Amino acid sequence: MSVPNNILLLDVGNTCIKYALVDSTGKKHFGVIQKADDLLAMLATVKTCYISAVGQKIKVKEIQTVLTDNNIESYHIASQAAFAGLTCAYQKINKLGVDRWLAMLACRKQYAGNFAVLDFGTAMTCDVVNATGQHLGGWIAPMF
Ligand SMILES: Nc1ncnc2c1ncn2[C@@H]1O[C@H](COP(=O)(O)OP(=O)(O)O)[C@@H](O)[C@H]1O
Ligand SMILES: CC(C)(COP(=O)(O)O)[C@@H](O)C(=O)NCCC(=O)O
Repeated sequence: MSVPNNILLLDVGNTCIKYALVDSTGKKHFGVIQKADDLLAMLATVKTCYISAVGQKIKVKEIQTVLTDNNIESYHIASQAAFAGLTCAYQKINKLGVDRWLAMLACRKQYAGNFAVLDFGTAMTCDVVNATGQHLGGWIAPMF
């Protein structure tokens, strides 16, 4: 999946913060950081940042402070009822972890058939989507 130039994507998880960045030369950077201050080394070309986080209020606040101090606009994104041909199974949409929603959107963008997306992190998640883009549900299991 391509990432537009000057946009920083952050996934603030339970264990660490993952990032994706395309710099002004078009070079892609992916990596892992532990804290908001670690962002300082990579902000020179960034104009906008999109943040995915489930909970993690303190870390998100610290990240937003670093971004604001560096004149970077940021958006804390959320799960939605429907987007880009994908419909969420949850009745209470904000209860679905946005990391799960984004994993489904990324898979749906690449593959229009039936699929299951498994994400092995601090927890393991599985979500099932049919060929019409309907999320059928999923589950969360502890990792080791
Ligand atoms: N390729 C891998 N092989 C084995 N364990 C991994 C791998 N990638 C991540 N982990 C483990 O998964 C956990 C972190 O998952 P990750 O999805 O990166 O973070 P988060 O849960 O914070 O989103 C850590 O316990 C890490 O050791
Ligand atoms: C299951 C998760 C903790 C996974 O987080 P991670 O392993 O990436 O840190 C996260 O998706 C979450 O908190 N979800 C909220 C509950 C739900 O999606 O039903």
